Amino acid sequence: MTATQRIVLSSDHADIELRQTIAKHVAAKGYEVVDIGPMTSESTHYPIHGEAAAQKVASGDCQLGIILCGTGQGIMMAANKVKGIRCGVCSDTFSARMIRQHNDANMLSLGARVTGEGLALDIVDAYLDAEFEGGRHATRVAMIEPS
Ligand SMILES: O=C(CO)[C@H](O)[C@H](O)COP(=O)(O)O
Repeated sequence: MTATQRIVLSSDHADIELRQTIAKHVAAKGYEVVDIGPMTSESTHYPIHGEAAAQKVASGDCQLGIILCGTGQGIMMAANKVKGIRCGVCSDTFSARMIRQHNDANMLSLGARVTGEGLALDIVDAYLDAEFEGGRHATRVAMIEPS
């Protein structure tokens, strides 16, 4: 990481504690964390939170985002509806590294009912520590953008 980067965090009700653990972990790595909640585990709707986090990244207010729901899938789908967002769900460190190196993913999604805390933090590290490789991957990433 060169300059301080702002990372937005959000989730639904399935993963408040894991999100807060990730927030502390990411802050300890030197990132500025923008945790947009929710702050209670009252049942809510993941599309609201996925879109809200994605808007923070798409607007440039935050450079990266980490979002969670039970599986990571629904909130990832919601985030990817926002123009400019490339979000992948990861439950292994290899994929987490590759979505940054090859896909220039600006958001990472995790499934709190799938991935335990220790692995989740390793996945976050793999994602944040990787860098986009550009080159042929930049050509392909440009092809993802809606016209
Ligand atoms: O994983 C999810 C979406 O992909 C949600 O977290 C999950 O569907 C929430 O379920 P429930 O309302 O039963 O807690």
